[in-house]
Amino acid sequence: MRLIHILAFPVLALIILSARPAGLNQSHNKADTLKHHLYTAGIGGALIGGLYDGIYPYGSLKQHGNFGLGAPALLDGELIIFNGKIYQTQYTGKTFEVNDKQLASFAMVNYFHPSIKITPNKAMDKAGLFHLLDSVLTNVNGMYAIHISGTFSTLKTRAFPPVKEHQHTPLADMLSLQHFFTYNSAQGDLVGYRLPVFMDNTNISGYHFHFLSAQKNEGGHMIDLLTDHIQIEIDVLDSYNVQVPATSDYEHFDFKKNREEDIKSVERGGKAQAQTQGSKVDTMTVYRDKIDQLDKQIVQLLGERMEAARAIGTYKMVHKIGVVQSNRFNDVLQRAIAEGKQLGLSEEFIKKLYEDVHAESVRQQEALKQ
Ligand SMILES: O=C(O)C(=O)C[C@]1(C(=O)O)C=C[C@@H](O)C=C1
Repeated sequence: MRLIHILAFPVLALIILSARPAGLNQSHNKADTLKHHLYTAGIGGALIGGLYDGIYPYGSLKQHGNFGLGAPALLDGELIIFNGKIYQTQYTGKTFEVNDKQLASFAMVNYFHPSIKITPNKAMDKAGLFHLLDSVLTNVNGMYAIHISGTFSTLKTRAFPPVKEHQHTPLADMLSLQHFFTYNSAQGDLVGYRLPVFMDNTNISGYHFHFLSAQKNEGGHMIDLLTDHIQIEIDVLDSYNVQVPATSDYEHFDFKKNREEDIKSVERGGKAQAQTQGSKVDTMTVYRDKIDQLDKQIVQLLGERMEAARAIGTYKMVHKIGVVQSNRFNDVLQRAIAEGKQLGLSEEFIKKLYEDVHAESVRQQEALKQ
């Protein structure tokens, strides 16, 4: 009895997750019978882990939904499925409708039947938007398909350049290759999901949106935004299934490896973004936080440099060596100018900066004599 139960469970689970009541198929069209059902082609965790091979034709994907997102074969940008059409945004920013015969490496789709509509009355940053959605989507273990349309003061997206055939570098190790796009006064649609933690691996938990401009010529994976006037529609999903890849690479893929951190950093566009998540508000705040941190380091380093200069000053005093050493300073300056050039810093700027730093060194060394 017990043995039968154990063997029967996976089959039962498969039927519950993927089968539709037979009667419904006869009396409803496809979009109705697949109401509130999420179809996933491929495994999100495998994509994050480096399986980028195309596994599923776009034409077949359209049989399972008219709304969704995903990744093209060989990670050639980002996919969005909107109003029954599939668009690809490449790392160059080029956005176009795909050919049905081409393949996705991962995608999730559903027929979009919204039951909740929200019209926010104020502009929101990403954290504010997610906070609003959280206050409405109270089932923390629920699956939600979310459509956000309207205007955005700022919308930042990203897309990856394609990998080579059979290249399996994990996505988190390729974050530096991402191309970012910032669209100001953008109009268009965000298609996405909030999925529960138990779907991490087959899918990707939390919020995940892809963008398509109203002109259908801009898009990408949404990294950050500032809304202007938007409308939100939500479809509360109640089942999902997964089409597993039929490739030999998939057969040997190691799902035991914990990729939780990788998934977070990939979804948020990078590790720095992930760290500031929660407290940050918009793109400007992210970079101001970064500047604050860097400024702290600059002042700290200047303090340490002056400490070294004072130590040299004491040595000079003891050994009766003059404070100003023009040759030495010239060497220091030339090195800084050369390094600055490589980073796009002008000679004039470095010269001004170092003359001030040098003047302070000299002042502090002279002060030791009093
Ligand atoms: O190398 C020295 O002798 C220093 O005292 C340091 C330092 C500097 O700040 O770089 C300061 C004064 C000298 O004129 C040359 C260089």
